[in-house]
Amino acid sequence: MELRAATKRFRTPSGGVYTALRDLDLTVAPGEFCAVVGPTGCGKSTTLSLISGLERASAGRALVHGEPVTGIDPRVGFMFQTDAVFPWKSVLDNVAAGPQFRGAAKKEALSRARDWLRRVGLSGFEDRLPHQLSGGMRKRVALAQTLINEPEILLMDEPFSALDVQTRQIVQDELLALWELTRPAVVFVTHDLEEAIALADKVVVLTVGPGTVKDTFRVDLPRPRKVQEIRFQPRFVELYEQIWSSLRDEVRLAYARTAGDAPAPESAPVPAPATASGTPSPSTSASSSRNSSPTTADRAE
Ligand SMILES: Nc1ncnc2c1ncn2[C@@H]1O[C@H](COP(=O)(O)OP(=O)(O)OP(=O)(O)O)[C@@H](O)[C@H]1O
Repeated sequence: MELRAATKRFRTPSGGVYTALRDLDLTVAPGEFCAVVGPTGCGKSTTLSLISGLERASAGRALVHGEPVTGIDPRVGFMFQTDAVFPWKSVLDNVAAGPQFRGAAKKEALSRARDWLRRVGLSGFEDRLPHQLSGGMRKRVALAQTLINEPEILLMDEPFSALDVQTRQIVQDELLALWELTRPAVVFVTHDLEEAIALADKVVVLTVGPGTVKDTFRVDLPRPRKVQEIRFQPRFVELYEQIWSSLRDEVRLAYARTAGDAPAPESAPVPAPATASGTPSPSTSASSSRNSSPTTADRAE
């Protein structure tokens, strides 16, 4: 998939125009796992919307296999921060829904759904309703629900941010194991730099809005990976320091804007990097709040 000089402008409620993305170039090869990080409000979700066809670029192009994206493509799968489940349907019916909507017979869809529930470790929970599962189990349902459609392209928007740290690491490992089975191209948006490095083949840093690519870092850590272990490797720490030094200025700028256009204080939150000494660092969270500063939101470009 490719974004070529993609620009996205939105109309604001006050009638102005807000440029969320400007001249953004991004290429993700078949089977490549790409993580996108950037400060809050820089346009990460908008980037996914352009690739998915949910939004059209105001200028520039979005391409899949060299063809322009003109609408929602059945080869693309999504996973969001919030669960996209039918709350009244059983886990089995939720996972079978995708193939059924795509024309599979009910019997076949149910059989494939049982198979995927086994792969994500949920055999025995087929008859539960989504609210009867833990957060981690619901994420596994979401993985099964998405991967059963065998997407060539998987777009993930902070899919694990609502999970506690331990559960998140387990589900991240499960994602990597499942991704190895079908190897879709992935674009994974996250605020968590450790998560980005642990999962991805490359990490793309976006600038503060209007978002564009600031830097791209290749993650040359070996696979298969165990996310709980890999962050203690010296190379992981080295990558973390390099990427954070690129991201840091953007985070500070975004922080200053949301604080009312004040210059970024030196005390802007700076997460501790992972250490090779065995002390896990807290997750790097640029910020998860929406950029709601009127000075930024209404800025006409
Ligand atoms: N439909 C819309 N109309 C107007 N502005 C929008 C719209 N969607 C997004 N924006 C603005 O575009 C900018 C980028 O939004 P986007 O959600 O892509 O950022 P993000 O990097 O994903 O943010 P976060 O990290 O906080 O999730 C924000 O300033 C947002 O307010």
